[in-house]
Amino acid sequence: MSTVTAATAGSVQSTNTSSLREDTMTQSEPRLRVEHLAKSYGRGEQEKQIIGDLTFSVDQGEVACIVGPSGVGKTTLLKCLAGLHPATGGAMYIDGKPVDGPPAEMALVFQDYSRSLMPWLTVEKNVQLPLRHMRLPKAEVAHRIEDALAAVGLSHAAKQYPWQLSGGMQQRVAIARALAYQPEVLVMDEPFASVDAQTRFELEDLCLSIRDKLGMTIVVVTHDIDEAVYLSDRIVAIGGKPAGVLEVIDVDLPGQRDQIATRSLPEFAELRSRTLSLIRKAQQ
Ligand SMILES: Nc1ncnc2c1ncn2[C@@H]1O[C@H](COP(=O)(O)OP(=O)(O)OP(=O)(O)O)[C@@H](O)[C@H]1O
Repeated sequence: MSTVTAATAGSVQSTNTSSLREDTMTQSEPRLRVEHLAKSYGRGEQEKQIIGDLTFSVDQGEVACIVGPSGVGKTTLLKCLAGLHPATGGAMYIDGKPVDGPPAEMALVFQDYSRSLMPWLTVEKNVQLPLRHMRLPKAEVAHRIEDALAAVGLSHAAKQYPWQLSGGMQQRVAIARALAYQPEVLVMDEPFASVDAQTRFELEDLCLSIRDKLGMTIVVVTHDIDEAVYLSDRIVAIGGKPAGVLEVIDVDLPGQRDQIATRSLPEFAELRSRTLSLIRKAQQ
């Protein structure tokens, strides 16, 4: 059983083997549990409490979207989850284990792929970056890179440089780099905000297919309510100053998600209205 932790340029963390997953998971324990999380910035008179009390959980293989008004603390929440900022209260657990630093089981993808990819490295070398500290056999590294690029449909671009690719392709590289780590939990902050609408749909479907194929648990912060409904098994709507959970909405849409059919469902419209009114109310 190998367990590896590595922080890399591009802020990707993680991984371990599937046997570890089976060993440590109990059936009733959610993959990710957040309990009474609180976060303040600054000290003394300068202290500003951003997150007051957040409690929610995400099961293995679920996609959960975090939504809420601008500035409410969504990115702050992700940074706490990823161990990049220490929480000032409460606790987080992955498979029941308390998180007290960057979790080895987690990989991160940020919105700004142009800053997270190394322009002087080829696509395959960028994907390899987070594996550097893992002391994996060469063949395993090659295998992981190949699999990750195949998963995002970029096998043909392995030898190209990021600047030779479109924005959507670059974000696929960032996702491939996270996948090469084989994380249990993939956390993404506004991952599709910088691409055009059509590419955004493609990347949303990529996200769902990764979950279906790899059984990964995925947490996404998004401003786009339609995207949240389309992607989610549950939506965690947060609001208030300091922020708390407004509601956790179970998204039980029928059938396989499809960009046209799913978005045309009356249930989709209902979920969108419900989520939007929660956020509107929180903004008032
Ligand atoms: N490192 C920091 N130090 C002090 N304050 C911070 C820090 N990071 C964020 N904040 C403040 O915390 C609040 C929440 O910011 P955060 O980026 O988490 O919100 P958000 O919901 O992700 O916003 P948006 O939707 O606009 O991206 C803001 O008032 C911000 O100014």
